[in-house]
Amino acid sequence: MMNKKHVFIICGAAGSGKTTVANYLCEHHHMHRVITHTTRQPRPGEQDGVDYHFEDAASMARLHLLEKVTYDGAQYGSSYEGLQEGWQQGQDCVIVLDTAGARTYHQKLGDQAVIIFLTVSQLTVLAKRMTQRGDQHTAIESRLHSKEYRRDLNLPSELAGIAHVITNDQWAATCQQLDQLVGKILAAPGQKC
Ligand SMILES: Nc1ncnc2c1ncn2[C@@H]1O[C@H](COP(=O)(O)OP(=O)(O)OP(=O)(O)O)[C@@H](O)[C@H]1O
Ligand SMILES: Nc1nc2c(ncn2[C@@H]2O[C@H](COP(=O)(O)O)[C@@H](O)[C@H]2O)c(=O)[nH]1
Repeated sequence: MMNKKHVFIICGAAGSGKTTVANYLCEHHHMHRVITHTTRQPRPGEQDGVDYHFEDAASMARLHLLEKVTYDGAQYGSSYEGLQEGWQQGQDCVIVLDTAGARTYHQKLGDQAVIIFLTVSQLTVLAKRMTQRGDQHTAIESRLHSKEYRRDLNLPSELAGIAHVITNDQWAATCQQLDQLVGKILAAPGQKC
């Protein structure tokens, strides 16, 4: 019998550091990054199969997805197979989702889904980080005016008391909190499968 594996779900506001946190968990905690699918255009430097599986509307419609959302006019979705790839190799998984996706994973997977909600103390920092990342001005404006951006500034009430909230202001402090959280979750008496 092996310990039941987890999926760490990173959600929160655009620019709050979700991808950065996911990369940290892969590098420092040997997690498997689940690559999701999207119809949005790649950002400078983003690679197909590494950052996302980039799709068009027709290829997206053919996928068998665990959940699918629309965010700022583009479609995004993730598959159960993505999780299995990691779990079959004995790894915990990490996936970056919006809060609607995080709610769905909580409903479908219960406490196998460990939800981390990222926020920052000063919301003005978010647009600055997107600019520093190299996003185009028009893409940032569209993002900031989307209803999904505004929604994901706050933890959904359904995830209150369930999600682990981390204020990602200082990267060193965030790493410390991540290390503590991962240690606690993975040391807990495992449910057997
Ligand atoms: N604690 C931090 N302090 C300063 N900069 C940070 C911090 N965390 C992340 N960043 C930087 O902020 C930018 C946005 O981070 P990242 O791409 O991880 O955000 P995101 O939440 O995945 O964004 P989006 O939802 O828009 O894709 C990146 O350039 C990243 O290097
Ligand atoms: N519910 C899902 N949300 C997803 C998925 N893949 C990414 N995302 C989230 O979408 C927004 C926008 O992403 P961006 O890369 O364009 O900034 C962000 O909150 C991501 O976390 C998915 O498969 N399902």
